[in-house]
Amino acid sequence: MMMKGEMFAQLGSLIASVMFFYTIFQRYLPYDLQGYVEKYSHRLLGLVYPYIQITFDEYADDFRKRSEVYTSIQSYLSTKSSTKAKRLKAHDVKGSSSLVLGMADNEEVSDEYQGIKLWWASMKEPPKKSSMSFFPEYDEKRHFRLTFHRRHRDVILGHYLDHVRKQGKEIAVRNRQRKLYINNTGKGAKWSHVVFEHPATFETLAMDPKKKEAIVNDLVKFSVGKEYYAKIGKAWKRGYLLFGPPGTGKSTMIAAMSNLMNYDVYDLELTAVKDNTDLRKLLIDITGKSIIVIEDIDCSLDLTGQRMKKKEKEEEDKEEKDPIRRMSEGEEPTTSKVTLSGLLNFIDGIWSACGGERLIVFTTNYVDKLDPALIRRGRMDKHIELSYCCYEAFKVLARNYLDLESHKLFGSVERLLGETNMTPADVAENLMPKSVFEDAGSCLKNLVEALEAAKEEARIKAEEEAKLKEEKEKDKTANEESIKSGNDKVN
Ligand SMILES: Nc1ncnc2c1ncn2[C@@H]1O[C@H](COP(=O)(O)OP(=O)(O)OP(=O)(O)O)[C@@H](O)[C@H]1O
Ligand SMILES: [Mg+2]
Repeated sequence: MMMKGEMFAQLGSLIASVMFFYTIFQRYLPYDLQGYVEKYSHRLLGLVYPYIQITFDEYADDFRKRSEVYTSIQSYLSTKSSTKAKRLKAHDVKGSSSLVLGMADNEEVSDEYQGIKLWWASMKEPPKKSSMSFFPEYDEKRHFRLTFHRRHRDVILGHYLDHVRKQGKEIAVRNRQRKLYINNTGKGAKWSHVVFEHPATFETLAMDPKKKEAIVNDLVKFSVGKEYYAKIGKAWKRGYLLFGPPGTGKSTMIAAMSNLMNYDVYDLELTAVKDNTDLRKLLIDITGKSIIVIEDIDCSLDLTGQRMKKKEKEEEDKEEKDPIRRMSEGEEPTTSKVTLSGLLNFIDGIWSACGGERLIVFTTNYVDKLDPALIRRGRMDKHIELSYCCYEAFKVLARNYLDLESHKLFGSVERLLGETNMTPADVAENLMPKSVFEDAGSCLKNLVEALEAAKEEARIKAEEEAKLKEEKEKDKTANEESIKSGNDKVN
């Protein structure tokens, strides 16, 4: 059966042929008549064929570069065609996480926008047989053809095409494969990437549910806040400081953030950045929709601004005088000269203003060690403490690891978690079955035992510390008394 758009197209091409012959014939008409005939012939064409067609070629003039508009339309139509088209084509697109379904060649789907009906057709022209080409794939010309009634011209050209491009881009971002970028590859100021596939989500993250909800809301609000950020004149970025003891879920939360937001992750190793200039170079390469992570920020640099101790500096100077050795080792200097002000510039978005939608996340075990300038609000907008496992967090882990909502041992776990500190990482480790024969009850029993052992250990440690303190006090008093009695003798 002929497609509707195809029917319009054939009618159009018939009329176009008539017009073509007419144009040739027109040349033989007297000059005065030509203008009149042209004017009325176009009117006549308009009466017979009220539809407008626009074509979007896959390759523009530069045959190597695929047209961005074509790609956006393809993504946009992938959602329409999977439900409406009868013939589909499945293909894996570079950088996409799953198979992408699209319209097969010479297939048509209809679309509706503000009550206006339009038709999209995917057209393929066969390669020209006469020509020989080094790039035969470019000879197969494809284009999308949009057909709509001319009375909707303004809406289609003014709004609909923009809508298609925007939606298409969003769909492409949703389908793309996320990446984890790292900079400590010894290749200078360059990012290398691997596919980012971390299963952590906010659902599986064990923490106080209210706190978790607040973080998720904050992230969602950020992701839709483009206009708001533009209105208040701020770069579209947000800083999160995650702090807490090791094994409380800081890195896990970053993975959950990436999965929630569909952002790439740039894991920035500051010690591998030579200087502020390289930091800026790295920053310029970071795309939008990304999370820039600096893990263990307290260990990354001495962020007091006077980073290099004198001795280290002398050693480095010595090394600099030995370029041959350095060249033979073929490596970058290992000591980073990134300064606190360089890092502050980085965060403030002076260099990141060119792209939007970025999260900057710092993690640390020792929040007190950090320079206050680095973590003040505005730079690190939200400070999130991840702490020892509470009962609510345990319930999430029990659900994740054992598929348990309740159990008679839950009461003991609740009591023990109130009496002793255990990180979610340790709780999770204890909940993992040690063999295929271990059931949920015995895993919980393991956890109770581990908690009791941890409680006992903490009690012994506290006792020892108290004893040590007491002995120190005793020594101090004895010292003071002996000094005093010595002084008395002298007097
Ligand atoms: N809150 C949590 N929810 C779920 N799993 C957790 C949580 N915290 C820790 N884990 C588990 O423990 C492991 C270690 O956690 P993670 O690496 O996130 O800790 P961290 O806070 O980043 O530690 P560090 O300070 O040493 O970097 C994770 O792989 C995860 O399985
Ligand atoms: Mg970590």
